[in-house]
Amino acid sequence: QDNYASLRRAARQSYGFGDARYASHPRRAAAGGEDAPRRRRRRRRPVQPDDPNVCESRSRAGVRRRAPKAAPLAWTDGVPAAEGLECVAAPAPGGGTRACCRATLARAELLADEYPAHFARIARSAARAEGVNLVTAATTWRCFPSLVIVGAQKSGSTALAVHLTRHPNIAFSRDKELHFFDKNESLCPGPLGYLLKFPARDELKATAEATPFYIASTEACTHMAAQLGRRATYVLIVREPVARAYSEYQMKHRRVQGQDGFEKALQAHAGAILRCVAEAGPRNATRGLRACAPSELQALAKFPQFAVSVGVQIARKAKAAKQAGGDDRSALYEWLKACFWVADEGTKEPLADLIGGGRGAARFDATQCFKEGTRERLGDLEAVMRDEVALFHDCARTHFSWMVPPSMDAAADLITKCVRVRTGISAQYLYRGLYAAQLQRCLRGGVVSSDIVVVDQDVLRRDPQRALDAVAHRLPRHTYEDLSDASLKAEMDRRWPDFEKNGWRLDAAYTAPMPEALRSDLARFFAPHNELLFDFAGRRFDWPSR
Ligand SMILES: Nc1ncnc2c1ncn2[C@@H]1O[C@H](COP(=O)(O)OS(=O)(=O)O)[C@@H](OP(=O)(O)O)[C@H]1O
Repeated sequence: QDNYASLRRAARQSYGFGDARYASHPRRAAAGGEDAPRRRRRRRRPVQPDDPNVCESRSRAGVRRRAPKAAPLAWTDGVPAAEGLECVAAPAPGGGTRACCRATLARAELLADEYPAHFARIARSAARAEGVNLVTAATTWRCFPSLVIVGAQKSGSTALAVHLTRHPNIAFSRDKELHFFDKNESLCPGPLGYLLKFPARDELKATAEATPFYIASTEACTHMAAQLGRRATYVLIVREPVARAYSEYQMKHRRVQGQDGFEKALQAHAGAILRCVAEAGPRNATRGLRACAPSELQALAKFPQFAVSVGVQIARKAKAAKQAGGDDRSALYEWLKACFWVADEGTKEPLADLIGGGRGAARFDATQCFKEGTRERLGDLEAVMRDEVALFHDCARTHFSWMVPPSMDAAADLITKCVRVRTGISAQYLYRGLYAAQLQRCLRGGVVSSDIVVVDQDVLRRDPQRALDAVAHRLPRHTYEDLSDASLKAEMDRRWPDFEKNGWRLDAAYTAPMPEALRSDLARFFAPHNELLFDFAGRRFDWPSR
């Protein structure tokens, strides 16, 4: 505790931002600065660890989340129902019916009282967009999607989605990539959070979303078939699979570079991070960082995750210290001591000296203290791609009587046996291009083939109106005024301004080609799988087979 007190004193004396700077945090300032009496937090009902009515999860930064469990949407004799929701089967624009639902008032009030953090997380963005409070947002009628872009990653799904946002009969979800059906969130905590991602019900508009991971996921089609069933069009936009694999690799390359950049920024601003955390104290590390970290650091995509992660690490240490009879200030001091050191001497300097300008610059140990920042690695292009080909060949040799799958069923068996699907932008560069296999698994999940529309990315590039007509074939035809790349980019920046953070690009336009020998070997690997896709689609795409 003494150590911590002197550290905090030093932070105030040497940098003078203490009260004034921290009080500038809007909520603190409104309450009259740091000396204002703290509002007591309402004590929540303790939840038993294995409570069968509660969904427990952790955010990527490790924050524990609790939400009440609710059964998924289910249809009985054409009538939709979901726990905690009032639902009706409503006519869908373009024909058929769709489920439109809203939270019951009792459910919304339960969420507001017992699960305020969860409720704010799921309803805040709808409430803000519509200028209403959380309960009103939750009790507003919204409809399940009639059009879902299910894949494939890196095949033009963003361009397709952005174009469709301009269709007068389509209401797109507020964010791209909702990942509702691929996570078990569709089962727990149920559909209210998903519905809240869509605008309020409009009789004339079909709701739509795009999560390109759905087709690669092992479970999404099963969940979609059960919850949306024949009431949706499932759009699969595909790209020549070698180009797709290379695009994913390039994307990962940008992300890893971005992570290296973030680590460098952490080093450059280590002194400031140390001071912000020390000044904020053991219970406010995340808030303190958000309020006082330098703006260049805050502008980086990983900053929010970093700020939360620091708060969580300190809270965990504080909890352990409390259990051992210690106090949270010494826990914070221990965390700071473990995570920072003086650069030029490599010795452990007293932290108060560091704060005061000491003998060297502060350094932050990102490997120890922010593992999320150092997690991803990128293998050599040639090695990762050839390893994946070998994996499929070895697996086919071991488990099947064929080396090249003779049918879509066999291809689906191949991925079921040989692939443990990973989420996100992964190192599964070839798997994601085995479209026929993924489609067949989707059919096994209960989606009906006539509800699937396959579009070639090339067509979207060359003749976007034709591709868009095919995708929205159930809706009244719309002639788009401007389908140029420039207007596409402008619309995306307006709608999803954060989309291009963290390595994502609408159109990366990199110029380094894939080595020709590798490209041709991969094209040969994909050729039989492409033939299965062409059979399914009833037409050929102009993709090289060698
Ligand atoms: N107008 C238009 N028409 C067709 N295709 C286009 C268009 N604009 C962009 N692109 C291509 O989209 C690729 C990115 O695909 P996704 O948006 O599906 O990527 S992601 O999965 O959301 O990350 C992206 O791939 P890369 O350039 O390789 O990154 C582009 O090739």
